[in-house]
Parts: sequence; structure tokens; C-alpha cells
Amino acid sequence: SNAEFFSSTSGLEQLLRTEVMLMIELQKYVNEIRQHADILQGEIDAIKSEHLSAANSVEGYLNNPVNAFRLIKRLHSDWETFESTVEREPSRTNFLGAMASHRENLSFPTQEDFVGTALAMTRLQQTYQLDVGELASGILNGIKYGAAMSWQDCFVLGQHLFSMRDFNNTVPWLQQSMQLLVKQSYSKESEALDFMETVMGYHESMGDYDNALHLINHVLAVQPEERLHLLETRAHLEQLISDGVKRGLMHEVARSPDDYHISREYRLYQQVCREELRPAPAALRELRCRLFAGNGRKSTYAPYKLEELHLDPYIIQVHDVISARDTAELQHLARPELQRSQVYSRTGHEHISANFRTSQGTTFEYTDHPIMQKMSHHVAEISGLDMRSAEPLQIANYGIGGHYEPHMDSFPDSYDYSLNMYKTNRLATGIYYLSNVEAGGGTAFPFLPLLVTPERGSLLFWYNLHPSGDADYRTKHAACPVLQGSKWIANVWIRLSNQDHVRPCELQRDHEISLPYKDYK
Ligand SMILES: O=C(O)CCC(=O)C(=O)O
Ligand SMILES: [Fe+2]
Repeated sequence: SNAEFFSSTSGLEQLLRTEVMLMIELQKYVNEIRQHADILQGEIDAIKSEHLSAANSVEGYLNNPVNAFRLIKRLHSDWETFESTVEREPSRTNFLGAMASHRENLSFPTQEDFVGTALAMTRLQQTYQLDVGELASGILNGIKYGAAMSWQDCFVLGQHLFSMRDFNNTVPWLQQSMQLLVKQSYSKESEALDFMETVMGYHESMGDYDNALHLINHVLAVQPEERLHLLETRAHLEQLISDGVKRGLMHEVARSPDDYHISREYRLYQQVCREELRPAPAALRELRCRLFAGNGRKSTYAPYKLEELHLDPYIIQVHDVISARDTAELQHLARPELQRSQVYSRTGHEHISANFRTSQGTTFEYTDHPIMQKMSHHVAEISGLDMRSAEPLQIANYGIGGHYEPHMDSFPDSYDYSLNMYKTNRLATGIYYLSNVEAGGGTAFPFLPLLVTPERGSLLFWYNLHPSGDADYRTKHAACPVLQGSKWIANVWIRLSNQDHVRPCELQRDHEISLPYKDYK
């Protein structure tokens, strides 16, 4: 199948099932070869005991015609039988055959999945400034969640980052790999030392001479006699370090200055995700919580527990809008339909997968299910907007490391509406949180700078446009990478058409305030 595993947690259970099947297969193989080995061991033991009795008196033994016959018979035919049983032994072929068919029939991650998880690991490490050592031992923000990574795991990750020419991230993972390796008792064996030499070569080629020298010293300390060829490299490295030479891959491929990931805006975003930035205390003091009877028409479900998160632009979170049961049901309905989330390409005409949005999603009509109808109804009551201009409900699931980098939900001025069934821009966004998230995964507004914590059953709501219809660039927002857990949301997007009675268009343009954020960089 072409299902993707890294962009959502919801497919990972399949991989666990795959591994269970493979373990059963391998166990079967081990049992078979063990049985076979037992039989052969029996033969060896029998011959050994004959030899033992022969050892008492070789002559006496061989003078016995039966013994002589048995020795000749053994060498003439028994050993041939042993050889042919080994040759015909079916367990190896059986195992490989079964594996081949499992590869056909079971779910396996693709190269893209592997690349995706590797990227997710470095994204988490960078966004949350995690210590590689802690991350590798399964610790996130001081809490041990996962199993520890082996030195091989860290090496494979480092090697992959190297092949992607992401040298800054390669270094700490290779370093971690070697730190874990030297703790192993076999790290003094030749094979492990060979391996260290290989990793030394990576560091040297990247221009990370300190780590290269460190490894050489380690290898030489264990096998000074056998590794004389390293002396020259060591002297060379020491020279480079004392001369302060900056050479090698790490220094050659500096990031291009227009890379978004080193922009001021991206830094703000990461700081908001880490909760290093938050709105000023004076702004927070203005915010109110209230019970809200609904906007306009008579409400069925009011009062709503409305919490203001920001006043200008106006952003609210309404608590307990839908029940935990409903959120579970929505996840259940969406799960079989999930596909890798797409984004509009620059031209706006095609949908594409992108590294800056890794999640899986699917859409529903509000009429598809009573819960969805209720969700539409709630947004109508809370916002007063006409839901006939709502796009289909979009449910999304983010796996570990899943994120959506800062973006506007509204379309740029250059957008060509003629090819889109909706002829107007996205006025408002509602996000239903269908799960809590154990760590990370907040919705970040880098410019405000606001971080919204996902809370199961709550609804986040804001306007993307000024009353003039111009984009309010201050509402640029993002989904911070999920650090632990699985994040589920449902997006409600409401277009500008038919909304005049609730949100009259201003003829005066009033968007100056957001212009500085348009091309913030
Ligand atoms: O997942 C989130 O918190 C934000 C999602 C979002 O901005 C979007 O899907 O457009
Ligand atoms: Fe968005």
C-alpha cells in the first residue's frame, strides 16, 4: 500500500503488527534450526563416545571387526548423510520464502517514511532545543517516555543526516552514537574500533577535527600497536586544530541566507513553541473569560465557556464545545480515510505534499454525520457566521514530529479564484481540538506571540481578514511539532461570501497595522 507512516501516528499500529508477524517467522526459523542442531549434536555425541572408548586402547578397539566396520561405514556414508541433511535443511529457504511473501503482503515503511522520521527527530531536537543525549535515552523535558536508542540507532540517524548534507545535525548524533558505543564491553574489540575509525572519517570530512581527534585517541589507547597508521592522521588533525583551520563539508555548505528556517520569523515561531515568548502581562490582564449566549440567533447549546486569548486580532478559545465521546467518534470516522495532508502550490492550482506540513487528513461534508452537523451549528452560534460558506470539515492527525510551519489560512492577493469552487477568501478559521497532546503540538501565533494548548473538545476561533477584506498578517500561525502523543484537529474554514450581516465589509482599508508582518522575514 502507499500509506505513509511517519506523518501520522494512526498507521503505526500496522507496523507493530508487521513486526509481530516477522518475529513469529524468525522464531519459527530459530526453532527449526535448533531442532536440526539438536539432531546433529546427537550424532556428534554418539561418535564422540565411540572415540572415547577407542581412546582407552586404540589397537584393541580397531581389532574388533564390528568397530572397524562401524568406523569405515561412518566415514563412507554417515558423513555424506550429514552433509546432505545440512544441504537439504529447509528452514533457511522456508524462512526466506516466508519473508519474501511478508514483504509483499504486510505493511512496511518506505524510504520516504524513514527520511520523514529522521527529519522529525531533528526538527523536535531543534525546535525544543532538546539535548541529543537525553533524546537518545528516551527523555523529553526531563520525563522518560520512550525506550533508549542504541549506538547503532544514533549512527544510522547520523549517517542519514550526513547523506542529506545536514552536517550540523550529523555531528551530535554521531557523537552520541560513539559515546554509547564506548560504554559497551565490546567497544574494545577490533570490529568496534574499525567502526570508530569510520566515524572518525565522517568527522574529519565534515571539518569537525575535535571529534575526529577524540576518536583517534580512543582507538589508539586501546590498540596502540595495531593502529600505527593512525599516528600520521592524528598529527595532521592536531596541526589543523592548532592552526584553527576551518575546512570541510560543514563549512562549505553554509545555509543560504534566504532559507526560511534561519529567518527572524522562524526563530519567533520556535521561541513561541518553546514558550520562551508570550504576550505581555499588560495584554494578558485585559483578557476575560465569560459564559457566552451565542452570537445573533437563539442558541441551542449556549452558554459557551468563552476565553479570550487575544484582543486585536481577536482570538478566542471556547471550552467543552464537543464531548470527549464525540472527539473519539470523529477520530474513528476519519482514521480509515487519512491521507498525507497537502498544501496549495504557489499557483494555487494543484495540491502538493510538503515537508513544512506533515500530518494526515481527510475531509467530510457537515451533513455526513450528526456530530459534524452539531460542530457546524456551534461555530454558527459562536461566530454568527453563515455556515453555507464553510468549506468541508477537514480532520487532521499529526504524528510524532508532525507540524505545520507558519502560514496564513487566507489566500494571497495573487490567488486566482476562478479555478476554485469558492469565489472568496477565507474569512475565519475554527480549529476543534479532537485530542489533548502530551507534549508540544500547540498552535503558535509567532507575532502575537501566542501559544494555544490543544484541549480536547475546545474550539479555537479567529478572523484571518480585516473588515476591509485585506489579510491580517498578524494571524499567521503554525502547528508546533508534536513531541509526545498524537494530535487530532478538525479545521473549519469559513469564506467571506454571505457574511455581510455579521461582519460588514469596511470600505475604508484598515489593514496598515498588519502590513509590517506581511514580509517580516
Ligand atoms: O494544527 C494546528 O494547530 C493548526 C493547523 C492549521 O493551521 C491548519 O491546518 O491550517
Ligand atoms: Fe492554518
